[in-house]
Amino acid sequence: MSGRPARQFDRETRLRLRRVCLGLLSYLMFLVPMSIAVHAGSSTMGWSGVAVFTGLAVSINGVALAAIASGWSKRFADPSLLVPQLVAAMLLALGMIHFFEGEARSVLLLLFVAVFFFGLFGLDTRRYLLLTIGTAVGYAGLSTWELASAGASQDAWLMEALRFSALVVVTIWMSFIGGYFASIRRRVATQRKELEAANARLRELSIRDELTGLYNRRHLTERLEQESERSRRYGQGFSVALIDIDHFKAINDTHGHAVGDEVLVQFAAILRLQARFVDHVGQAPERTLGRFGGEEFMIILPGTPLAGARVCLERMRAAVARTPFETSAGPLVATFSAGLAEQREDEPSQALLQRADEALYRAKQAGRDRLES
Ligand SMILES: Nc1nc2c(ncn2[C@@H]2O[C@H](COP(=O)(O)OP(=O)(O)OP(=O)(O)O)[C@@H](O)[C@H]2O)c(=O)[nH]1
Repeated sequence: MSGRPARQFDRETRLRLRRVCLGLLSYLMFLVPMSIAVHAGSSTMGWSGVAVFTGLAVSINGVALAAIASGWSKRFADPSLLVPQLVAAMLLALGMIHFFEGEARSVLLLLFVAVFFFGLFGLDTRRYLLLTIGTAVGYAGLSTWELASAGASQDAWLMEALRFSALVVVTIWMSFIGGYFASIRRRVATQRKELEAANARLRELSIRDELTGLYNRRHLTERLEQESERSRRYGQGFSVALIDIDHFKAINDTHGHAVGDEVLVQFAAILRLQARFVDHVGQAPERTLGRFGGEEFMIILPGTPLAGARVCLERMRAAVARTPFETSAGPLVATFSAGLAEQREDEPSQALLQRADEALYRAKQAGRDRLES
């Protein structure tokens, strides 16, 4: 099949479009009582008036649909265009009411109630009350003009006053109830956002090492597994290195555990800084650095062969060796040894890790402060 792919709308836009369609449906439903009234002779609008009403309703909704679907409405504070749609509906209802008399007019006041119900999608109490004032002023103005120009009887004025007061009472009540719903909806939305933020924070905490802020062992193991899978699937190799501070026990024993912690934190900061360094031109896949446990760290270098990993680790080794750790016991110098391994085709991650560990052991045996692979 050819042709352009169907346009994908985001969740919010789909919701807004659905609401406009609902609005159009409610306009069209009003065609039923209107047509009955016209048929019964209770309206002066005639069938041409019904056609004009239908045309206007379809046009209002068509414009709203186009503005929302094209994304144009997103430039406004109210991208659902709820207020303009309600104002248009209110004006249309006022225009309609003008053509109805007597009992039919009373019944068609329900048009306004329907418009107010539509406001439940997003109006707060203040906007609802403004809509109430607009409706009341509009209706009072229209009726006064009609009655005065027809030289109506006192009874007719009283009947209109009855309709007007009922309309105002109902719309004021709807304003408060609608506003209440709006506040509940806002609260739920805020709570959902807070919950999402808390969840994101928990997720982040669950993959971090508390002391150094680097990734923890669980995340490293997961990432190693993912990298293995990716390498199997796309044939893109990667390397891994285990990094272990030399004679760390001596630092602890001589200066205390707290000073050992200070060294671990600063050691992690140096590794983090060096891990970000880009060794070659082009976008290197992001490296994953973490604390594997105790004074042992791990770095996963995606898309990096052994030679590239060596360059990175050598830069780290030199940086650690030349940077004294500023601790509460004074400046301390430390070195590290590292074992490197490049993933072999179809090699399970555990076997790769085992080879890196053996290389680390050899580095320690060979005198420390060195890399082995
Ligand atoms: N301060 C501190 N020490 C830790 C922490 N985790 C592990 N250690 C210490 O790290 C030391 C590791 O000692 P060893 O495994 O003997 O290794 P090493 O002294 O570094 O010697 P080599 O690795 O052979 O060079 C132990 O003293 C542990 O108590 C920690 O979170 N904080």
